[in-house]
Amino acid sequence: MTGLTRYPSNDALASHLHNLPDLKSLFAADPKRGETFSLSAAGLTLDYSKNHLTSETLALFEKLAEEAGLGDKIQAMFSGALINHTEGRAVLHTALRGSVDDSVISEGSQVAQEVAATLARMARFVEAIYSGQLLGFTGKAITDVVSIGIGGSFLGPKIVTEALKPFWQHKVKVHYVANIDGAALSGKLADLDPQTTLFITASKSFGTQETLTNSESARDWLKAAGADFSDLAKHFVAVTANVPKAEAFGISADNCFPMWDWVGGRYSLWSAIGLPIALAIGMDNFKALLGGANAMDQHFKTAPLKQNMPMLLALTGIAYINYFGATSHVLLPYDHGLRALPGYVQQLDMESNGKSCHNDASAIEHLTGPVIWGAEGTNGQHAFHQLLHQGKQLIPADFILPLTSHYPLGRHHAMLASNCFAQSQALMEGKSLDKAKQELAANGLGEAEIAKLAPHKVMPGNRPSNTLLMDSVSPATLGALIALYEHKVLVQGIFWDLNSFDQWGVELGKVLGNEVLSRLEDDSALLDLDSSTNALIARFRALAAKRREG
Ligand SMILES: O=P(O)(O)OC[C@H]1O[C@H](O)[C@H](O)[C@@H](O)[C@@H]1O
Repeated sequence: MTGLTRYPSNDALASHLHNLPDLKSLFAADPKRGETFSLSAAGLTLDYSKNHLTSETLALFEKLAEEAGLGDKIQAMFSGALINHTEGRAVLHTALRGSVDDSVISEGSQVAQEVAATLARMARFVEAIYSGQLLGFTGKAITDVVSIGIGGSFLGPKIVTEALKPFWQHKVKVHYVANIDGAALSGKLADLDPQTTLFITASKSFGTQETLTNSESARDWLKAAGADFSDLAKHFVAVTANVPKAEAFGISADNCFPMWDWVGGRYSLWSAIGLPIALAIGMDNFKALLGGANAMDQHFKTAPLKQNMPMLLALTGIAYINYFGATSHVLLPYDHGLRALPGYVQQLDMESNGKSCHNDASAIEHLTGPVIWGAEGTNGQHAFHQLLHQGKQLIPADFILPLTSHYPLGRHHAMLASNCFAQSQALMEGKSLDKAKQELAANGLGEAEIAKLAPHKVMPGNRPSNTLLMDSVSPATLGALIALYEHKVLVQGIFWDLNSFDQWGVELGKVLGNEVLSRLEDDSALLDLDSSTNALIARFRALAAKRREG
């Protein structure tokens, strides 16, 4: 079965896509192709001309969008409908950056007021830290803030903080700890002073094993340094939707910043989960980040499909996934600050659209969310680009490049940019057998050698990519970039008719993890799991027992 057979225009789209000329021919036929298939919005420019498409493809995409009810379904999100129906929740992360339909506010919901109040509270907290007003248990000013969180309560804040290093205010140092591996927290604490360190427990549920355990160990570290229970208020705040659990841990309600069930974890960097970002870059820059995302929201809501950046990214992706069997998509930020972006989009996309069940509970019979991966350029060129150029799989790529650098250094940025542009060109053009032969002949090789070597130097080309440009990485352009990927994921989920906003697959791992833990920590617990897991547990227990003995 090819494509998305539920839609009447599927067959026309499938046959159209499979009969398109190759990319080189498309470029040869239209000298203006690069311009025609480029657009700018919210401080970003997308060149999508190196994709397998023509204006007829866009018209077919439009038909498919009508058949999928795309417009209404997007509207449903912005208007606060319970589109996360398996959890009975609205999806309103866009409200955190002021993009919400009037109906959401006028229907009596307090969404907008709560968002504004939380932003004001964040601003007061940032100011209190910056001014040295917040003191630790021995009366010294707070110098370091460690955000303890994982998944959506970590990846977004971490990548934004890293990417916006040129905007750091240097009033307080911001750190992140996510992994349950003791190396993460121990490594961090080794360099910090308990008297001047404040922890943010960032957990929507306040029930995530890693975050709670790391927070408990941080609390023990403070106690070991002489802090007593009442001192904890000076060293711990939480961002959570579960205040009673935070209180049970020892963080008073006064020290809890709110989260809401209408914000999914992987969409939460715009909320108080972004507090460490605000501490690093200052509140004005944090608001500029929200502003950039808002600009992308407005573009997404209003631009027609043919000029709509998230929709075009989504639909070209669907063409490769559902009509050509692509199972992965690579993100190639040519910017050292954006090096963690692929990891961020990995959670955003794979946790949202890694699903096998349609909204009506029927089984999905086509591919859904791809594997998202990637690394910063040019590093990746010396690692995995070989497979992009000559491997057997179709892997669409997004190249991302700021046109200027915050770190002007000789010819570095021109070299970075030239590599970025040359890679997408090489993927598209490839190298023919004739060309490979000519090059070898020009190097003086004989016919027999040329015949042996030339096929190894052939690059099929015709490999698609998008190029995303911005003038520079700034709070506003980064906000727009992240919102762009959020909306791409939403649109793909709508075409696949799945719920992009739950994550039941993650839950299973958590439950089984606890079942194994109880057997690891109790030598007398029955080993009643499968024989492989039993043997692994037995090995762990045996070494732990040996270590205990001596
Ligand atoms: O913020 P928390 O409730 O601690 O959740 C942290 C993370 O937990 C799970 O792994 C979910 O799959 C993520 O979406 C979530 O972001």
